[in-house]
Amino acid sequence: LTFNEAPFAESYDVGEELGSGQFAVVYKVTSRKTGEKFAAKFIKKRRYATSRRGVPRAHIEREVEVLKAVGGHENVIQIIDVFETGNDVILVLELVSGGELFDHVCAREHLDEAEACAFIKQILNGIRHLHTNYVVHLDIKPENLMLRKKGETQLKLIDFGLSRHIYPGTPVKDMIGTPEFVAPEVVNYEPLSPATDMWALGVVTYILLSGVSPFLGRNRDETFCNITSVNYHFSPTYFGTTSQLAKDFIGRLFVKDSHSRATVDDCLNHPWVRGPRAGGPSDLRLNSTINVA
Ligand SMILES: Cc1ccnnc1
Repeated sequence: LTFNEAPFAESYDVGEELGSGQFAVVYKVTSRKTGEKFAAKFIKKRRYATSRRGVPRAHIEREVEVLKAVGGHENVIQIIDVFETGNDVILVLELVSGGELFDHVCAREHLDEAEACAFIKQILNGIRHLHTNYVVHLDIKPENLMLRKKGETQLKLIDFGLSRHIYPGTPVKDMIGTPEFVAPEVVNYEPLSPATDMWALGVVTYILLSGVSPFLGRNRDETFCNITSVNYHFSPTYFGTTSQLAKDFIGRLFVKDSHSRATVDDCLNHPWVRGPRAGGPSDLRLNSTINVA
């Protein structure tokens, strides 16, 4: 796979840093031709096979292939162009400048059900687009969910650095992802699947509604033990006012057997998401009436 060899700097002016990870830094950039704003993700290339620094070219090519396959959905980041320099591969991506969903939740401590439900619906639509194209994200977490613009609520799934195509019948095993969000099959090094993303969505939903993380232990091993024993609960402190529907939605995702776990379509049809007036205040009145009675 060859990338654009034209010098990146001839096409774009580099602006402020937007974020950074282990082997990548993302900058806000401006097209010199059109003045349009984009995000440029500089991924450090691995120089030698034995090195632990940088990203192997095959992984970078996979991220580009996946982004090309699934970009273009309103809830998924769009790739615009790819450049290569001696040290980096540069992905030019659609700019999402509204900040991380994570920060939006922290600022509010937790969201009310209607707001959380509206976000979850968008994430489900993005995940449905991935899974329909046999792509699994494998790193769904609030930091990888960004608001397109400040003050707006449109969400985009970003960072496909761990994502890949998974076709039925070709088991993929890998110990990857962020401990707090990984499914039992990741901990047990069993085959990964679209269901692995659905478990992570359950963790995101739990956090949006409560501000706390369901399986987080005092260390990595304790977290993994909580996950493989599906050791979580809805503490009245944080879930006292949460509807039964919302708890049932989460409970359908925290299922150890990945084949029994709710799929993205099951979730989109779940009454908490689909409900007659899901996500509106009237919906909550309906539930509270039932609860009161
Ligand atoms: C961090 C980031 C990634 C992609 N687009 N905009 C911002």
